[in-house]
Amino acid sequence: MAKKIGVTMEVGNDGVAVITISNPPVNSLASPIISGLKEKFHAANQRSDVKAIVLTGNGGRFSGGFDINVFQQVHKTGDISLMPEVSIDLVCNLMEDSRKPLVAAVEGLALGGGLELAMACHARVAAPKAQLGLPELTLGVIPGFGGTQRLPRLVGLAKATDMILLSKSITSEEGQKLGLVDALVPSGGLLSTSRKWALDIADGHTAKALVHVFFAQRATSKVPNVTDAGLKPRPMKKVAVIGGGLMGSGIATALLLSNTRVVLKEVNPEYLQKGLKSVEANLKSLVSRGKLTQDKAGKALSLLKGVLDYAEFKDVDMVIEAVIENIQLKQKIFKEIEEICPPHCILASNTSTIDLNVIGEKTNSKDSIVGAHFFSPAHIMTLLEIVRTENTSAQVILDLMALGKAIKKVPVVVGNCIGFAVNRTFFPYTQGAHMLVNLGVDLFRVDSVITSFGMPLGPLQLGDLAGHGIGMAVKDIYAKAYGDRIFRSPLTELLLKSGRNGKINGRGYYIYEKGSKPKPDPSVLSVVEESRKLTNIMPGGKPISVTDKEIVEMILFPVVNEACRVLDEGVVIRASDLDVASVLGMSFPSYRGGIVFWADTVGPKYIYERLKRLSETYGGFFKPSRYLEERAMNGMLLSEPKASRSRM
Ligand SMILES: CCCCCCCCCCCCC/C=C/C(=O)SCCNC(=O)CCNC(=O)[C@H](O)C(C)(C)COP(=O)(O)OP(=O)(O)OC[C@H]1O[C@@H](n2cnc3c(N)ncnc32)[C@H](O)[C@@H]1OP(=O)(O)O
Repeated sequence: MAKKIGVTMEVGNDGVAVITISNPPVNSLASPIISGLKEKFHAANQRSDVKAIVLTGNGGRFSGGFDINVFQQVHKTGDISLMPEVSIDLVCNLMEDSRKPLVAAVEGLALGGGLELAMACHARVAAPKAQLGLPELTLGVIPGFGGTQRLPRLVGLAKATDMILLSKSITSEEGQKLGLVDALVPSGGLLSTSRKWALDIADGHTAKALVHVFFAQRATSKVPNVTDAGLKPRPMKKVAVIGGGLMGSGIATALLLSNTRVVLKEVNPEYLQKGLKSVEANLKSLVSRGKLTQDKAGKALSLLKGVLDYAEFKDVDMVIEAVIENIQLKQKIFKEIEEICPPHCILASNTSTIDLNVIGEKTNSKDSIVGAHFFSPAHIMTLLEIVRTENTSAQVILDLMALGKAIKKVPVVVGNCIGFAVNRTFFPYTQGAHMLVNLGVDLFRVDSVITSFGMPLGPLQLGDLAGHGIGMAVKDIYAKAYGDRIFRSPLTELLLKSGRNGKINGRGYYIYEKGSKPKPDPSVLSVVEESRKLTNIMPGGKPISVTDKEIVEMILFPVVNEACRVLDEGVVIRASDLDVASVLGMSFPSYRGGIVFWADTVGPKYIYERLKRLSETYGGFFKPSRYLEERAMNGMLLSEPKASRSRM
């Protein structure tokens, strides 16, 4: 059968024109293809029903490059006019300067002119293991479709030089790491993802998301009945930090960097020395990274005083308690400091989970009690969750907001519940991953898919970093508070039993060695197998088969679901506060706008339907919240304000 050579264009109901190169077996860019591309790109830009364009190749290959036969004809005839004009008219005017976004959907291979066409597009979505290269020099010509200019801008000069001068190809996986490929998706999802990318660019989503985060961050400084009540923040000249561990020393460092005098209290000389050394190490590391001058570090350190009792607490303006998550200990400390400290002193806890009313139970000055929830490392992460109880005074909130800004944090005022806003919203993040692993999905794949989505760490590696001991400590607190939607996984307990505390002792799901990247630890798979036997949730004892998209949905949709409950209960003043908290506290990708903004781009109705189906299969962990159902059914966005105001 004669091979079908040509370029086709199909415009979908979504307004995306898919332009396909067909020239078996490698979709080489013969003259008819070049002229066909020019015609179709021109048409796509003219048509009012086309919002965006996807360029792809037929038969599982993007394009093997310019048609080498033409070179042969030119050699034979000496007729250079056989060479079609490609660089300016096609690659620059019609593609790169296209008024409509153009995304290349690359599968199999994109070589020579094929890769050069893909680089003239505004984004590249690729299937795994595609071969990408500019092998023109092997034919005695240069990458004449602009590759010598575009490749260095995408992957850097050194790598581009290597690829061009040595005609070295790379895979799409390496291309993603280098920035040549914007998204890596299974072949099955290549076109749909490319269409979505093209529409997102057309709708300015990426820009929209970042602009949203910009204004959302500024909106956090507006707290009704606090910042509009005519109050003035009181200066915090001297602050005491109780507990010199990872968090306490980080908080002390952040305070010192804003020229605040700090008293650091520990229970014994050994712990105190350790805490003081940690502060010193934090400052030294900032100096070594060029973030702080040596003399500023010295000045900061001069403001620090280590103590073993409360004698220095008589004139402090604020106490920030940062001891272990033990309720009795915290209650004891709050009772003691209330007796010692001056009446105006703010009594703050850095607890990440415990109800503040419980912590302050044995005190009388409830209006001075507030949560100052920092995120680790406290001197680096910018989010400061200010947790208010129904008794916390407006003045105390305003003072802590002002201090937060002074120490270069972004204060977000949230309500008092287990996990407050961020940790509560994201507790399903780890649980969803545990469920997938217990359902037989490879744990390292789960982390890889979630980092491809844009999170800095996958949920399992995050567990390693936080330490599995902490995971165990808070597990029961969440189970007690949100038991109806908790997935009970034995994995954390089994890890600890096998001596895997996480990065803290060099082993968790990954192996952590100084000076090298974390490496997946295959020996952890025996622990995973034990967990799977205990939970026994694999259907018919067999691992489930899920796409990468389903992995993202099974982990992040329950997070969105919990965010809906946080919105519904008025734990945050506005939805955009939760976007800011998710970006700054959990490093949710800012180019996706934050957890609620992203959910609205995916669509509440789609999320609701997916969760409903998942809950029918896997139970209450996925059960859609009332808020999500209501919004989905009424075609409302999750970010639309509730009729009734927040509870704060
Ligand atoms: C000299 C002229 C002077 C002009 C001066 C102007 C200078 C400015 C330059 C202007 C243009 C430059 C810009 C762009 C240049 C290019 O793109 S050059 C081509 C770059 N591409 C390649 O080098 C790829 C070469 N091909 C391969 O590496 C492999 O074929 C493959 C694509 C990886 C596939 O391998 P495999 O699956 O093993 O199949 P093969 O058996 O190798 O090939 C299958 C058939 O396909 C034919 N073919 C392959 N590539 C091309 C191609 N680019 N053009 C035409 N035909 C191609 C191959 O010959 C096989 O054919 P059959 O034997 O008939 O089956």
